[in-house]
Amino acid sequence: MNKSRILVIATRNKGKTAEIRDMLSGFPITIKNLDDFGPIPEVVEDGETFDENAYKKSSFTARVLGYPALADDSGLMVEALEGAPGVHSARWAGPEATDAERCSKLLTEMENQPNRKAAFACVISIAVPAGPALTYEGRCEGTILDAPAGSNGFGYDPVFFYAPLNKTFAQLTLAEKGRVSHRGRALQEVRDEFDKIIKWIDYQTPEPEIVGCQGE
Ligand SMILES: O=P(O)(O)OP(=O)(O)OP(=O)(O)OC[C@H]1O[C@@H](n2cnc3c(O)ncnc32)[C@H](O)[C@@H]1O
Ligand SMILES: [Mg+2]
Repeated sequence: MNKSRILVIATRNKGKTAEIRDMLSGFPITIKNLDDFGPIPEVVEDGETFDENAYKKSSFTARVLGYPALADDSGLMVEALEGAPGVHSARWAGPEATDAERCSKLLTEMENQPNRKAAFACVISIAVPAGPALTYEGRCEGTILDAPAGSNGFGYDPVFFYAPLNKTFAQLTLAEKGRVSHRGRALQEVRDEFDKIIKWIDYQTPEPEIVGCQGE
């Protein structure tokens, strides 16, 4: 198989992996997870923006594994917390925190806070081993509840209320979340541009020249 038809999902988050796989199923590519390869070092996510961190993850993975890689950097921005936890959404409640601990810290910080407005943001970066990358973005507005509801999804989903569907993200199915979420919107652009992306990957990933042996 042409090496460029493999796409590695460069995330260690199982919730993200499931959502990305669901949105890209049906396209003529072989999707691999990081678990399909031997151990590789973790990327230090010390960028100041989602773009920077998404590119760090996609380009590092593509370079180390030798296949095109798709990374997602995302987070929750809460208006009353001046945009926190933002790019620090994963580590905000401590490096080893569980999703329940992240939600619980958010609810504590938001106690007695009348302004509940928040938004999820997602940047998807698709990089080739040589370095260049394409970027796609998505955003979704909602509000922070004062208690969790629902058990689907991951991260802050149980406390993120999406008014148009009158549910939290954790009360939506994978497909329902994919139609409206920040990640779903970014991945919809990837789907819309799929053919263009494959052509770009092929262009950026030249096949080694075949040297013929003649006359022997
Ligand atoms: O870096 P990778 O390996 O992809 O996995 P991660 O979980 O560390 O991911 P990020 O660095 O992008 O951190 C984003 C955090 O923001 C939260 N988050 C992002 N998207 C979310 C979603 O769709 N629903 C709920 N929480 C989300 C969740 O806590 C994530 O851990
Ligand atoms: Mg991370």
